[in-house]
Amino acid sequence: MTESPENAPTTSSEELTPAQLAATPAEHQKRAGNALIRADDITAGYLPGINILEDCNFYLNDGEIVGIIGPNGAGKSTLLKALFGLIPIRKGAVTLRDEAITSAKAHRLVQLGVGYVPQTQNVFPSLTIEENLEMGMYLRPKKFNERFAVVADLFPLLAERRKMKAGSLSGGERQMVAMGRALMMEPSVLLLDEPSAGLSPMFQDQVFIRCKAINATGVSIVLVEQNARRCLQICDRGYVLDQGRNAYTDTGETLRNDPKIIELYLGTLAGSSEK
Ligand SMILES: Nc1ncnc2c1ncn2[C@@H]1O[C@H](COP(=O)(O)OP(=O)(O)OP(=O)(O)O)[C@@H](O)[C@H]1O
Repeated sequence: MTESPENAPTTSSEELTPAQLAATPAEHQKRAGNALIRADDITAGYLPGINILEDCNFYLNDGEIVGIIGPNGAGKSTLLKALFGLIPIRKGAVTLRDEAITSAKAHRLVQLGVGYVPQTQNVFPSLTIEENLEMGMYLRPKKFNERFAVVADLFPLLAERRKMKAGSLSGGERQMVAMGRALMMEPSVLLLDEPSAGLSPMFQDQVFIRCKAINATGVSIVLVEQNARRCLQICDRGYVLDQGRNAYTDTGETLRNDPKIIELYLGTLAGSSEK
C-alpha cells in the first residue's frame, strides 16, 4: 500500500474539499438513495483479522458508468470482488435494487443480472471464441443466437474469428472475449476489473470506447482502473480509494480537473496511477 494522502478525510468537515466531503458516510447515505447497487460501510478482507476494505461506501445508479481509481493496493479490485460475492463481507451491507446481496454467491448474482470480468485468466484458452461465449450462456443456452448477435454487434471481431481458440488471441482480443462472455447473460450491471491493464495503447482506447458502447445499450458499469485519467474521462462519477477507504468522490470530470486529485493520483507524483 502507498502512504496515506496528507489530506485524507478528517473528522473536521471544515477541512474537507467538496470531493472529500462527498465521500463521507453521511453524504453517501444522503446521495445513494435507491441506487441499482449500493455498498454501505463494508469491511472485507482475505486473511483472518486483516481488513483490506474498511467502512467502504459505494453506489451505482441505473445507466451510470462509475469508475474506481486509486494507488496500487488501495483495494479497488477487492471492492469489486466484495460486490460480486467473491470474498466475505465482515461488516456492512450490499444491496441490488434494494435486495440484500451481501456475500451472495456469484452464480446467484449472475442470475440477478450482474456480470463480472476479472482482471486475469478471464478466458478459457483451449476453447474457441464461440465456446467461450457459450460458457457465458450456461444458464440460458436457448438464447445463444440472440445474445451472440448483440455481442457481435459490439465486438465484430468475435464473430469474424468465432472458430479461433481464445488462447491464440492477443491480450486485447482476449479482453473482448471476456467482456463478450459476461454480456451473453444480458446483465444490467457489468463489473470490470482493470480491463485495460497490460494492453497496447490502441487496445486500451478500444476498451474505453467499448465500455461507452456497452453502456449505451443500457448496461450500467463499474469500472476499476489503473488508467485513472482515461477512466475519469468516460465515467459519470468516480471514487478514489486509498488504503481501503473512501478518499474522494465526485463526477469524473470534476475529479479529473481537481488539483488535489491531479497532485495525489493523476500527476507525476501519483506514479503507479499514471499508466
Ligand atoms: N487473494 C489475496 N489474498 C490476500 N491478500 C490479497 C489478495 N488479493 C489482494 N490482496 C491484498 O489486498 C490489498 C488490496 O489489493 P487489491 O488488488 O484490491 O488492490 P488494487 O487497488 O486493485 O491494486 P492494483 O491496482 O495494484 O491491482 C493488497 O494489499 C493485496 O496484497
